[in-house]
Amino acid sequence: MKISLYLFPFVHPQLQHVVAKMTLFDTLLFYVIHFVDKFGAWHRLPVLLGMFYLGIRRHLHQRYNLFEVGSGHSTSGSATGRKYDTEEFCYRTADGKCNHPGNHVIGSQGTFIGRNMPPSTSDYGLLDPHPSVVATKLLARKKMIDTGEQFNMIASSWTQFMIHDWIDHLEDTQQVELSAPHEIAGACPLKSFKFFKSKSVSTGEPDVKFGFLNTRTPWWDGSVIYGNDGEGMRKVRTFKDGKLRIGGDGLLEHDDKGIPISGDVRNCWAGFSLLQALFVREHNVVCDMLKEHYSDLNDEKLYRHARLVTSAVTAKIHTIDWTVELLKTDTLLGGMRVNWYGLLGKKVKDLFGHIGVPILSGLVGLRKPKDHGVPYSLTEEFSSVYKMHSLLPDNLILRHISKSTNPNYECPPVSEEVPMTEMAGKVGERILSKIGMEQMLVSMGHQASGALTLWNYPSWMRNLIPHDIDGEELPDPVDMAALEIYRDRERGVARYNEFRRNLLMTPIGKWEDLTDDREAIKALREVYGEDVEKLDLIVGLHAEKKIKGFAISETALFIFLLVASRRLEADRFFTTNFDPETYTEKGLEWVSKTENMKDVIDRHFPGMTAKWMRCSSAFSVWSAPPDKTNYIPLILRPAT
Ligand code: HEM
Repeated sequence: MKISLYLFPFVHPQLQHVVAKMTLFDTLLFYVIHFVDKFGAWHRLPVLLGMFYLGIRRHLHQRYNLFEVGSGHSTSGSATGRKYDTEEFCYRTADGKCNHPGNHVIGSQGTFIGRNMPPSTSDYGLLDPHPSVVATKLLARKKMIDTGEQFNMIASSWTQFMIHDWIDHLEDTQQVELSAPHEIAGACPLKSFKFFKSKSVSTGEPDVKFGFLNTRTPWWDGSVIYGNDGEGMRKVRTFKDGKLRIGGDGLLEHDDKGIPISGDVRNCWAGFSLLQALFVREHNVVCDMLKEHYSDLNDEKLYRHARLVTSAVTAKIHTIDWTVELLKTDTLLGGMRVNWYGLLGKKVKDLFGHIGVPILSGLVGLRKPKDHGVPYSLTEEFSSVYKMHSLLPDNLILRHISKSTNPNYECPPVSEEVPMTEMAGKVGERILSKIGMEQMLVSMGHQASGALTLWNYPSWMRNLIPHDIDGEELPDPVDMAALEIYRDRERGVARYNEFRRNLLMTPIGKWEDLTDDREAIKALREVYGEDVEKLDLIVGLHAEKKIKGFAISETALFIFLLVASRRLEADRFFTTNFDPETYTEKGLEWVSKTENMKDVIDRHFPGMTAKWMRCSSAFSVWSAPPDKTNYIPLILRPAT
């Protein structure tokens, strides 16, 4: 046993094997967070101390929770990547190639999805307990539970908008059929359903023997609107003045089959396609602005610069607006702003640029990208914690927005409720074009999203027709709640307790450690008996008692903490090349001036938020009162 374990014998016994791998210095750091965790206290600490705790955690996760998958395989960057001229490729390529400075393949479409921990070592089978039983007894919505004023439908659509920028598992051609056991079949909308297996690729490695491929580019490169390869990119471009195709009504154009023309059209619905259209418009106005200032730029150059700028705008909104609303505490507000601007804040960064120290000037603008020795990719665990379908309601509530003025803010009245099933796919596109973008945005702004808690998984998703990557309906409906349980097990994602141990978190010993809710404990016992090790990840994340202000679990947060920073610091275009030569002077100014989603909405719909939005962030329910403004220390306060 290592000396450090003698020094700290009171580390939780189930975490000692993790600590045994650490250096003495990291063991000391681990001890600090473990001590704080024992009292469940980090989120109650003063802001700077809370951020210090998260900083230690992030460091430890960077050291012990990044695993490359398939390093020797023919699709991996490590095996086939070559050096290239970074100056020649000073733009985001169509398929994500040529971003890593020394390896042209890393992070491109079709590469392996990485891991934050080894594949699960548990012996439980794929059907233990049966996914349909778990879905029916623990996930299925009984009655819609919403997030109150915290998170609205723009925020939940934004989540999907980001996922479709980052990650999607390649599927096999082989189908699996899942039939609900007799005792539960009557309560399942689908007694049996078929779906394609995830395509498992042998890595030839002893530790991580198999892996899965990402059909999207994992960089924060806006592929959700620009496409994931050359063909996708050509479809969306006009090849004039750098612009992307957009319909005359400001919504996405459609092909002959009624499928929207955009970067990613899989499993789309009207709220998601609305955000695609909004950011296509953003791209196009960036092109106008660039053309006005740099008249010598041709179509290709305008496209490249505008893509960089628009992608950076989405990354910034996600970092300092969306995440802050999702994790509504002073500590996370401070932490996310530090990720972008650093402790010295926006004004200092605008004046002096990046001073070379990430904690002081943020991750964006670092001189060199940093991947902590593991080639960049997104991860299986990241995809699992981002499966937040409980955010979706049963109906979309449409509002009247006919009033010409609204000086003292009055909530727009409800006009009708449309089932979410009708808002999906081609039908949803038709409804959206009737409603129009303005009414849809105001309506989504006023509707709370569902809460990430047990018994809140949308019933309509338990009988869902999925779409393929071309936006075409697949023949077989699926029970998404049961499928999600199956997917984690199929991909070797650790179950809840193993997941926590691997994330240096204290595992639960009994159901009461997870939740105080007696009804939940009873149902958990019914499904898993007393075996807490069996608990599926997604069920644990939904059942976990939430920190005040958090819409997600603390367990999910620690994956976010690691991956959110990595998306910025591993990307050449947010670090070395976040500069005027690559973005243009005016392009960087555009990113700097855009602080949040409200700014983008105001740009395209002047007066909309002044008239219809009472709250501070476009991601919280628009009728909510504004936030107090002075609740964080001066050094971290947003610039006014
Ligand atoms: C109407 C809206 C939506 C529909 C119809 C939909 C449908 C689907 C379907 C069919 C899958 C593939 C399931 C499988 O075969 O494994 C999927 C995957 C996924 N969805 Fe959604 N979804 C919607 C909204 C959202 C939202 C709001 C989120 C929020 C985070 C989300 C996150 C994800 C994630 C993370 C995956 C896994 C992607 C991967 O790694 O392969 N989806 N969704």
